[in-house]
Amino acid sequence: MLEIAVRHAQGDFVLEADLSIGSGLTALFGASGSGKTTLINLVAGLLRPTQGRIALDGEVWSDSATGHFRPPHRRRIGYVFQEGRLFPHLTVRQNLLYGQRFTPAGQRRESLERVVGLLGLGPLVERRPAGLSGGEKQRVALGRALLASPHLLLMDEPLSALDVELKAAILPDIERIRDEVGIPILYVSHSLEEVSRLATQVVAMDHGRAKPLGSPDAVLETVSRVDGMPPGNFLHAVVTSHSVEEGLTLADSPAGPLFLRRTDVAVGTHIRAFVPVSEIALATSLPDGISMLNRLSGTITDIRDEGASAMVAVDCAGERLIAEVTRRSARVLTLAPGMPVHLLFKAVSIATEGIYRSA
Ligand SMILES: Nc1ncnc2c1ncn2[C@@H]1O[C@H](COP(=O)(O)OP(=O)(O)OP(=O)(O)O)[C@@H](O)[C@H]1O
Repeated sequence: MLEIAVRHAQGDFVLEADLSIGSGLTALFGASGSGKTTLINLVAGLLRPTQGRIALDGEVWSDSATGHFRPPHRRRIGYVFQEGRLFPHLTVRQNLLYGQRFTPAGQRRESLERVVGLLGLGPLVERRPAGLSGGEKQRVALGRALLASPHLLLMDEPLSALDVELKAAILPDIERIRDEVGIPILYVSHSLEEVSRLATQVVAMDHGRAKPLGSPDAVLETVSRVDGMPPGNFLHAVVTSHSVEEGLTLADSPAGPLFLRRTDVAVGTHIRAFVPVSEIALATSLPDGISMLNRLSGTITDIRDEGASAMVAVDCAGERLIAEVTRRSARVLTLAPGMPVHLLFKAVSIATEGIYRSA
């Protein structure tokens, strides 16, 4: 368990965190300048907190009250950064083994064979970094970090430099590390897909304050409470078929059938489809002659005014969706809790990059 209870001032910026982070992957989410790197640097020992204490499994790493401070190289942390930062003159095998160098033989939990197997690095071990793809480099960087047998893994936007395909290829490796290595992972990301796929818990950084938000489901299935995320709904669904000639993918959600832009996600895959609140129209009866393919029905549970808009929460067979309408529409339609309504949105309202595979 990583325990962080700090208040750290740098210039005008103040970071405050009171977190307990167990094994699994904790995603650190937040706008630029919100303090993610500062928090990572405090944990890594690259910064000393002006006030407070950081400890891992009861071992104190820094404590402003006693002045105790354990230097970074004695914290047994594995790092993976945006770019692999591999040694260009060493082979993949030598790069991997470098990770082990600073871990005393008796404390090595990982072996080269296990890490090579875990990350599928077998065919690469004799090659040099210059000949590797971005995704392969990141996989080697991950392997090197793991071979240090770290007690904690810090990953700072490790996939943000990769294109969609390379990202998709490496996500399962990170899932395997999360599930099989059993150490806390602190993972900085701006990507909803990564957070939705990988995180066991989410911490939002908001102007220097670390706010634990719980599981990604709790965060993602309601209107976003995280800076930098557009407000929207995540609908669970299973892909049922594709229509190539119509350019559509069909999926079943508990709320009803969904029509999505055509994707290459296989039939049977569990997905979350992101529907922005502003894309949903409400109707008190089903209209004819309208092009919106998605028509879900439910009962209004709650209406909240937000500026000129009304945020209308609707229960659709247990799925909670939020639609943003003008306050004028809410008044004209006499929307009120308990009222049955239809939710309408276009297939094209769900961007292809808004369809996430869920675990
Ligand atoms: N040495 C410093 N002295 C004063 N202020 C600093 C120092 N280092 C960082 N800051 C400020 O602290 C704040 C948090 O920075 P930090 O790099 O932790 O943000 P971040 O969330 O990692 O941002 P990004 O996503 O852009 O990397 C920023 O306002 C930054 O300008």
